[in-house]
Amino acid sequence: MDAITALTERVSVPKLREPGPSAEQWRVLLGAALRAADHGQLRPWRFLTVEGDARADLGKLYCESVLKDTPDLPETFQQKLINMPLRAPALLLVVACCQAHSKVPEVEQVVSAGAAAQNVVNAAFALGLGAMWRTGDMAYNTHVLKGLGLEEGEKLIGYVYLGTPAATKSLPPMPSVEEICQSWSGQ
Ligand SMILES: Cc1cc2nc3c(=O)[nH]c(=O)nc-3n(C[C@H](O)[C@H](O)[C@H](O)COP(=O)(O)O)c2cc1C
Repeated sequence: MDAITALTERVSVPKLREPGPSAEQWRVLLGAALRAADHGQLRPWRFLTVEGDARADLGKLYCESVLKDTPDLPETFQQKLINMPLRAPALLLVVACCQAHSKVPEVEQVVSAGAAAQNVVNAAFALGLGAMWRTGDMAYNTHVLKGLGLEEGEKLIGYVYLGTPAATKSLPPMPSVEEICQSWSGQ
């Protein structure tokens, strides 16, 4: 698939099945992440892969985290949390590692991590893989972030679910380019 087609026709794929990315495909996905725009070349991101049995451990971490605040959480909700990471054969966690910098404010570093995540979903589409960028409470829960080994100040930008598309998805309705872009012709 050519690059422009991937960029203009990419869709997220919520229903994913085995197999997940091959070793070669992981290299391409992470290579794409590394090409995110990066002011000052701070490399304000890092990544964690979660595959196989580690997904179940992540689900247990989710459940444990919610039980800390809600000890009487009904069994069905517990199971839902445990099963969350099993929605795809592989997950890529995108972490923003911001540092104090005189010329590059934190927001630019977070945006760079977001660009890395977007490069991953674009590259996945170009490879014929399915991908879905998700966050939700489990991306912000401090117990989960600690369990994942995030350091103070690091932010989880998202869980990119990856696998083989289990169903095709068509492009959603989109605004016209005229709606989203106007020419500014001076004051
Ligand atoms: C930062 C971020 C977090 C997101 N979190 C979720 C999420 O938790 N659940 C969800 O269904 N979609 C989430 N999305 C949206 C999907 O990734 C996807 O973009 C959306 O379903 C639209 O589909 P499309 O990418 O095919 O247009 C998130 C997107 C971004 C950028």
